[in-house]
Order: sequence, then C-alpha cells, then structure tokens
Amino acid sequence: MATRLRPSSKRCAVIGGSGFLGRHLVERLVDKGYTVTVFDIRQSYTIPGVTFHQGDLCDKQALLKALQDVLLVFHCASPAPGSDDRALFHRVNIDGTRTVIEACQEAGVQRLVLTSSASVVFEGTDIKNGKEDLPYAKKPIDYYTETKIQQEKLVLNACSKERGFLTVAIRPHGIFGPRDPQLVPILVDTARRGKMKFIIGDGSNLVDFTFVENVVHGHILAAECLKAESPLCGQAYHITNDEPVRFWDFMSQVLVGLGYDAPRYHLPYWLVYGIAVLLWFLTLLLRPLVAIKPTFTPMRVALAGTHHYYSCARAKRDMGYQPVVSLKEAITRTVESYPHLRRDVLKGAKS
Ligand SMILES: NC(=O)C1=CN([C@@H]2O[C@H](COP(=O)(O)OP(=O)(O)OC[C@H]3O[C@@H](n4cnc5c(N)ncnc54)[C@H](OP(=O)(O)O)[C@@H]3O)[C@@H](O)[C@H]2O)C=CC1
Ligand SMILES: CC(C)CCC[C@@H](C)[C@H]1CC[C@H]2C3=C(CC[C@]12C)[C@@]1(C)CCC(=O)C[C@@H]1CC3
Repeated sequence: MATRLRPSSKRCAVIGGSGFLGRHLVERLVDKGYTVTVFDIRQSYTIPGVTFHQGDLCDKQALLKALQDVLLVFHCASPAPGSDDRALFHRVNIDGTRTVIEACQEAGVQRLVLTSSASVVFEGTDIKNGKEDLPYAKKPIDYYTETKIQQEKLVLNACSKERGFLTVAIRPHGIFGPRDPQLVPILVDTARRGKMKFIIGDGSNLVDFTFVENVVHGHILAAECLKAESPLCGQAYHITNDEPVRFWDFMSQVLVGLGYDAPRYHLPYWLVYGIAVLLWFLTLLLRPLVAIKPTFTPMRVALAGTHHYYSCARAKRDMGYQPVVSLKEAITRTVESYPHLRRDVLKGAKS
C-alpha cells in the first residue's frame, strides 16, 4: 500500500518564480535545502529538482495543482510596474491575490509571504526614514501602487492564527542586481538616447536601492520566523540595504561603471514633473491612434527627485534582519553582470 508522506516544512512554492526576484529567491531556497515548486505565467530557466507549473495565478484550479503538499508559499508575481494597464493590474494584483489566498487556504498552506513594496506609502513627496506605520498612500501615484496597496491589505487581513493560516508582507524598495530587467537596462537605454545628461532637482535626495540578495534574505527570514506566537503575523516589513544613497550618485556609479557619462546639468524638479504629467495626458489622448511609452513618467520623475528611504528597524528587531551584501559590493557585482550593456561593447556591435 502506498503511504503518503507528511508535507515537509522545507517544501515551498514561489508564485512569480520565473521573474527577476523570484528566480534569485528560488536559487537561494534550493541552496538552503528547500524543495521548490515554481508557479508562473512563463518558464524562463530550469534548475534540477525545481518543478515548474506554468499558469495564470487568477486560475484557482491551476494553482491548486501546484500547491499540493505545500505548506509555505512566496507570492512575488506582478505585472511590470512600467505597464500602464489598469485592468491588468486589477486582475492580477487584486483579484489574482484573492485567488492565491483562497487556493492557499483550500490546499492547506500554513504560511504566505507576500512581496509588497515600500511604494505603498509613497505619494510623490519626501519620505525620510519612513516606518511601517506610515498610512497607505491616499492618492497612489500610479495603478501599480494603487493595486499593490489593495494586495497587501488582502494578504495581511487574511492572517488567522485560529485557522492556522499565517501571513506577512515584505516591502522592498528599488531592487537591483544581476538579471534585473528594469533599472539598469532602462538607465542604459536612456543614456544611449542622450537623455541621461540631466539631474532632476538639486541632486541631494536620498533613496534606498536594495540588492536583490538582501531582499531574498529578508523573505526567507520572514518565512522562517513566521509562527503563531511571533510578532510577524499580519505585519508588513521594510527590507532595504540600510544605506540610503543620493539617487543621482547611485545612477552615476552604475553609468560610469558601464562606461557612460554621469549626468551633470540640473533641471528644476517641478518643470520636469509638469512636462511628465503633460506627456502622460498626451499619451492617454493619443492612445487610440499610437502607443507612446515615455521614458520620464510622473512616477519615475517623482522617484528621481524626492527623498524616499525607509527604516528597517522593525525587521532587525523581529527577525534579526541585517543586509548580507553592502551597497558598494552590490553595485560592483551588478555592473560586472551586464558586460553586454557596456558602452564599448554596444558601440562595437553597432559599427
Ligand atoms: N523591482 C523592484 O524594484 C521592486 C519589485 N517589487 C515587487 O517584487 C515582486 C517581483 O518583482 P520583479 O521580480 O521585479 O518582477 P518580474 O516582472 O521580474 O517578476 C514577476 C513575475 O511574475 C509573473 N507574472 C505576472 N503576471 C502573472 C500572472 N497573472 N500569473 C503568474 N505569473 C505572473 C511575471 O511574468 P511576465 O514577466 O511574463 O509578466 C514574472 O515572471 C513584484 O511583486 C513587485 O511588485 C517591490 C518593490 C520593488
Ligand atoms: C529615466 C531615469 C530618470 C530613471 C531610470 C531608473 C528607473 C528605471 C528606476 C529608478 C528607481 C526605480 C524604482 C522602480 C522601478 C525602476 C526605477 C523607476 C520601482 C517603481 C519598481 C517597483 C516598486 O515597487 C518601487 C520601485 C521604486 C524604484
């Protein structure tokens, strides 16, 4: 007679495991001896021992198949923040997260770790050493932020010690590192089109950029500390590099590391923000005729011209979090991981 083994606490699923953060998380979990199942709309790699389930997280039946015998789930799937598709954000981040919660509860999952975002409290104005008790943004700056707020509320409210279903939300900020499809590629593309000559504002604004391995470390610590008697239940935690840096110094270090010039000329913040808002309206008006994707969106200008850095004291206190890679080392490793985006290489490829 076949005996069914009890699900192991080292068996987990990563929803969004094919993405940038998700794949780093899967790799670390495998290193730590976890048995990992990936659920994602696409499969972008293979790792021996990792099982892939391709599907949409809005499809409960597909999720239920992937969550069999799984006690721990990481949910780090989301449409790309740069997409301006309100319906897609609502479907995936709100309705889809509701489906993830229901599927977890039906499958007997005991712990759910959500990747939220520190931007759930960001309204486009300065945040200095922001703590987790800051109120959610009343006027979220874009559809991404609006739906990340709803998503986080859904997950935290679902936490129930009585039902044996524990939840926690990790709020990283400005994730970067090898294989990131956003920050470095967008930066290099903007520089190659000659648009990275300008500093928006006076350039003194401090921001958190968080190395992907620190974000992964925060997620795994949260999962391992999430117990019925722990303070983590139903709470949100900032995870950062704990080294706020001037936005334009960070950008300059990455650009110079890849052989591009650092931005030098200053432009007034409100002028650039006003132009970005006008451009955004224009793209909305012209959408039926042409699809334009402006580089300087109001969200990006706000992120580039204001202070936004967060305290991770709560994560240090409740889960013993400390960044494992310093900002200096993280920038060096990131720059080295993009040899194909170096100015000399791209120039050579063109000629
Ligand atoms: N990058 C950053 O700076 C920050 C990110 N975050 C959060 O971290 C998480 C991971 O971000 P990141 O790794 O950068 O993003 P990625 O886009 O690289 O990864 C997300 C993954 O989820 C997949 N996905 C999207 N929609 C669905 C769906 N309906 N069903 C199943 N899978 C789906 C994506 O597929 P596809 O690519 O085909 O859409 C992708 O593989 C997100 O929740 C994001 O909000 C938070 C703070 C900062
Ligand atoms: C064109 C330049 C002014 C800026 C180029 C770099 C930007 C692409 C990035 C700088 C800060 C980044 C950031 C995010 C995406 C990429 C940047 C805008 C997020 C919006 C990703 C999703 C989040 O949850 C918050 C991030 C904040 C920082």
